[in-house]
Amino acid sequence: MLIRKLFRFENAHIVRNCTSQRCSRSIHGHSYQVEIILEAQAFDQGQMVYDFGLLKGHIKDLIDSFDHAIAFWDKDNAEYIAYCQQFSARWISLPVSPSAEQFSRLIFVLVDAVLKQTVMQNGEADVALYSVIVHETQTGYAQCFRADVDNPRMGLIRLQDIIFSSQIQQEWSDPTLYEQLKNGQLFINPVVEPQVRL
Ligand SMILES: Nc1nc2c(c(=O)[nH]1)N=C([C@H](O)[C@H](O)COP(=O)(O)OP(=O)(O)OP(=O)(O)O)CN2
Repeated sequence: MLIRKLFRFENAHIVRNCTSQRCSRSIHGHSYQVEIILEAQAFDQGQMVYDFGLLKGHIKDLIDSFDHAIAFWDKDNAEYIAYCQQFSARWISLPVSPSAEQFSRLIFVLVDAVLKQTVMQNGEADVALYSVIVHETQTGYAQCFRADVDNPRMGLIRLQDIIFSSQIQQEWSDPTLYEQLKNGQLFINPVVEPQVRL
């Protein structure tokens, strides 16, 4: 079974080298919608694939990092990058260009890492990230599957190559979140005391 949780953020970028001139030569923004799709073959004690509420912790924080921020490719013009960092407190440096396609891969990498490092405590089964869909506009979206993340022809995305500005990190519920994620630390979900015993 699949479940889906929707997140939103407003982000600014330039996507270099694309055919659309407005996209590649001018800073512009989008109201992104992100669909996180999880799968499992069985339910937890609450008869859910994974409680939607549990996605509103570290996963929400990481996706919200992109909100009211400027995202740039770390290969972009050095002067442009310096201006982004000087005039926007919230910026994210990316190892790939901020196209909808790459956003879907980046968010897949981030959410997948959190889930893999989460100790689930409510009898969850084989919960796994199935896909990430990033809607850049009302008419265009990109959808990433696991095979796309592992595809070197689409570029390598490593956690250590995604850099969040200090302002973004300070706004997380735990400013050390990304260090913990990169270090492989475990995130422990709350224990649930069942009200109905079978
Ligand atoms: N495959 C992709 N194509 C384009 C991307 C992208 O990320 N992946 N991005 C852009 C631009 O960011 C652009 O702003 C969005 O393009 P477009 O859909 O053409 O935007 P419109 O607002 O003109 O959309 P309409 O709904 O058609 O008015 C370009 N291409």
